[in-house]
Amino acid sequence: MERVVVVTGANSGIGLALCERLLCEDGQLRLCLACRNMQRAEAARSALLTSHPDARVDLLHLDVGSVQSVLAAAQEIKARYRRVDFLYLNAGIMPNPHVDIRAFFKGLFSRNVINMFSTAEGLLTQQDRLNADGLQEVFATNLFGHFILIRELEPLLCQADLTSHVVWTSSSNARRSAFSIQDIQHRNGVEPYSSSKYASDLLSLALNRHKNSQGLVSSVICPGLVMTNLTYGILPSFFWTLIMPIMYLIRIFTNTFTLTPHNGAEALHWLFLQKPESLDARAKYHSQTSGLGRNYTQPRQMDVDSETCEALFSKLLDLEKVVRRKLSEKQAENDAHQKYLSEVE
Ligand SMILES: NC(=O)C1=CN([C@@H]2O[C@H](COP(=O)(O)OP(=O)(O)OC[C@H]3O[C@@H](n4cnc5c(N)ncnc54)[C@H](OP(=O)(O)O)[C@@H]3O)[C@@H](O)[C@H]2O)C=CC1
Ligand SMILES: CC(C)=CCC[C@@H](C)[C@H]1CC[C@H]2C3=C(CC[C@]12C)[C@@]1(C)CCC(=O)C[C@@H]1CC3
Repeated sequence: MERVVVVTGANSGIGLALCERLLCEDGQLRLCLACRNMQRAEAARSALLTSHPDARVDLLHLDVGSVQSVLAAAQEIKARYRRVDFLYLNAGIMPNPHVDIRAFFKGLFSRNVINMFSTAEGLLTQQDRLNADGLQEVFATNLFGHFILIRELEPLLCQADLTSHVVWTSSSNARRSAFSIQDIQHRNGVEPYSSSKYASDLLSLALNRHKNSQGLVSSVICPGLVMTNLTYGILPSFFWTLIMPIMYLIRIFTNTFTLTPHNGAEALHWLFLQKPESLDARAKYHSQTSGLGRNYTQPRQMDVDSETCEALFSKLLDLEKVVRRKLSEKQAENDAHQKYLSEVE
């Protein structure tokens, strides 16, 4: 039976590297690249078909930062496929990042230096904004859009006799202290990225608690530090060129500097090969690369508790209701306006 794999944010970086690796693993796959930019999606598809001419690679328009786009994409997936074996929730943003240079130099000469380089703790802030749905953009893109996608795809993901695997691309930057259950969208802070990634860790655990019995398994991975558009956006490109030799030097001390998208996709690829029942719902699976360039996956316990994960799950369900109501009110207004226009013509 051909397996169906959907990857969000598949047109570049870790998502594209994952697609390449999956096609090397299983040439019979039905691979769906779910992307917001169709030109880049086409380019990604062509690149994949160059190395795998017989592969079945579909494109799907999906802007995870827009609820309307998520609903339309989910409809399309349900029309196209009878099953989804793997749903990789990989699309993500870190808008307007700022590195605290003073904290960086302070950290450089402290005992915390390895942790700072692995997690960026205390170094990184971002400026967020509201999107067209009235949601914080980072929360909407990195978490909520994916949550709505899962909810809409439940008929495919929760089928009797078929296990579906949902995989979140989280981060080592996910941190409990950046997240507040009173402010799940992170309206009042300067670390929306860290907050959204911690929320994905919590949500994955909640999904396992609520949906395992229906055949849905959720896992979380961390790709390490990977040089992609997202990372290049943090500092000017000449800086990255300058410090690249230092980055390879740091890799000797921390295997979390995976650096290439291929290496970063290690844990995503590894999960594709595992039996879902052998996985730990409380583990985050880390892509690691040794100083000599050997890739492997290492599970580490996440800093999550059942109470907070249940509270987040229930808040997301409440927010889903609000957003859906607003959308249908907007739709009704549009319909009334169209009717009025056709009557006066
Ligand atoms: N690079 C790193 O070191 C790390 C990355 N990550 C995570 O890995 C994931 C992949 O990022 P990475 O490969 O590094 O960076 P890239 O910027 O290369 O990839 C991000 C992908 O997400 C897509 N995307 C962004 N916003 C949306 C949206 N609204 N709708 C649909 N697609 C969208 C981008 O599409 P487009 O081309 O249209 O922008 C792009 O394909 C992210 O979730 C990121 O947070 C986690 C830890 C470390
Ligand atoms: C040698 C030198 C001057 C390095 C630059 C330091 C920082 C710019 C990096 C140190 C830790 C990095 C890091 C990330 C971005 C770049 C650093 C802050 C991420 C936040 C990128 C996205 C993630 O999800 C996790 C990464 C953790 C580590």
